[in-house]
Amino acid sequence: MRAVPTKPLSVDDYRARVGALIRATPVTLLPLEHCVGLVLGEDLVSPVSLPPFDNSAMDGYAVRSVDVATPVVELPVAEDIPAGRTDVVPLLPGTVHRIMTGAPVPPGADAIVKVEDTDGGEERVTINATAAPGTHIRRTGEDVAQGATVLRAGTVLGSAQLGLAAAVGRADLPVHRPVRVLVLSTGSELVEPGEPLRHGQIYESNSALLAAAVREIGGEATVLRFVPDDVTAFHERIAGHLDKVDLLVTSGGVSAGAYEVVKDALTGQGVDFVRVAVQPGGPQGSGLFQGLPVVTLPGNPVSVALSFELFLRPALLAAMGHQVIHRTRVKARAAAELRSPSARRQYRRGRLEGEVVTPIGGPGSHLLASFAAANCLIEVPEDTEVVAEGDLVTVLVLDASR
Ligand SMILES: Nc1nc2c(c(=O)[nH]1)N[C@H]1C(S)=C(S)[C@@H](COP(=O)(O)OP(=O)(O)OC[C@H]3O[C@@H](n4cnc5c(N)ncnc54)[C@H](O)[C@@H]3O)O[C@H]1N2
Ligand code: MOO
Repeated sequence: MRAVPTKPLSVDDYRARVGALIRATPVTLLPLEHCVGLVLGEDLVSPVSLPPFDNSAMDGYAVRSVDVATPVVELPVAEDIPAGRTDVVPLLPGTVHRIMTGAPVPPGADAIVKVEDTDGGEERVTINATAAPGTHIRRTGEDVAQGATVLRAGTVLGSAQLGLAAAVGRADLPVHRPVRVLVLSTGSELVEPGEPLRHGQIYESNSALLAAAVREIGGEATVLRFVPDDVTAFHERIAGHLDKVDLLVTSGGVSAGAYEVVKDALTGQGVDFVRVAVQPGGPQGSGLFQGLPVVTLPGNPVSVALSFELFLRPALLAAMGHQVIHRTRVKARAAAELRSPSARRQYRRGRLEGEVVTPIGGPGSHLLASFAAANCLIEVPEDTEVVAEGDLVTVLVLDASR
């Protein structure tokens, strides 16, 4: 057993420390299918116009507007232009071409009459409506002009942005590549989910949580099989992996017990073990082990989740080029009283509905079910020991859709 360091770091100071540890990922060309959620590294300039040519917005007939100025008229159908026809078929006066949506408007035509306004004829067609010049024609470049910047560096790539990149002909994009995180849980009590449990054992859940949290923000996670509280096993497990990742994240083995494997393995090896003035998530460690950034989280599942939220998520997002790295913060009225330890910032799980936040579960860092039911965190400042029902509190929105 060991003494615990006395002077805790503030949440903000520790967040800055972890942020400074994790290096920005390089900008790399990746296929579009691997770019979802990543950040564009350079402006995207369109090599083409969109639409690339004047085309029909309707299935119908390409006409000269003067030929249909007085309905009803019957005209010969000279050509059929399905979408994808690549030759050019000029329209002669007094004739029409049948045309489909997306097909190029022939030279000479200045309007489209939709098929519903005709008898649908294939040799000759009866047209029952007039069409002013330009009707149902989508003009070259009206969406995107050739040479225009369509996406700025720093844009987060979602479905709309990736659709646009493909539309202007890009198969890949320069993006900040995903951060690569190695995840290792420690603890002799741990058992792989799916296997039988004996008294004194628990299922290993921190790796699943951490890997998913990394992937949710666009990172890559490699999960190593957990190790018991054994320093040799710890070093053997990580050997051979350290040069393939940007960061090692461990859970467990960092507090004040007799078997603190992570602390024992990494003390004096470039990793500092500290206390942060936060509940949960107090015992923390971070530093460079053999040149690799390492962040060691306390083992309790909610401490892991909260530590990821507060320290790792902003650092990893920043490393991948994101400008928005913090959760949305709102003010809400507490639906129940809360108590918090003095001189520590407490994060309680809650459900935010409109302007009211209801705390769920207690403050215990083992209460994973209430974390999973929460859609927000309630932040109780260091100098607040009691939040009364109806008080305004700061809330971090985790998932606005729940
Ligand atoms: N004497 C003291 N005891 C403790 C202190 C302290 O200051 N003095 N701090 C407490 C706090 S706060 C925390 S948080 C924990 C952190 O301890 P460790 O990081 O050493 O974590 P463990 O002891 O290994 O585990 C804590 C808890 O979490 C469970 N656990 C661990 N790993 C996993 C996993 N991968 N999946 C699921 N659950 C896991 C473990 O069974 C323990 O119940 O220390 C307190 N004690
Ligand atoms: O810091 Mo521990 O994470 O409160 O439970």
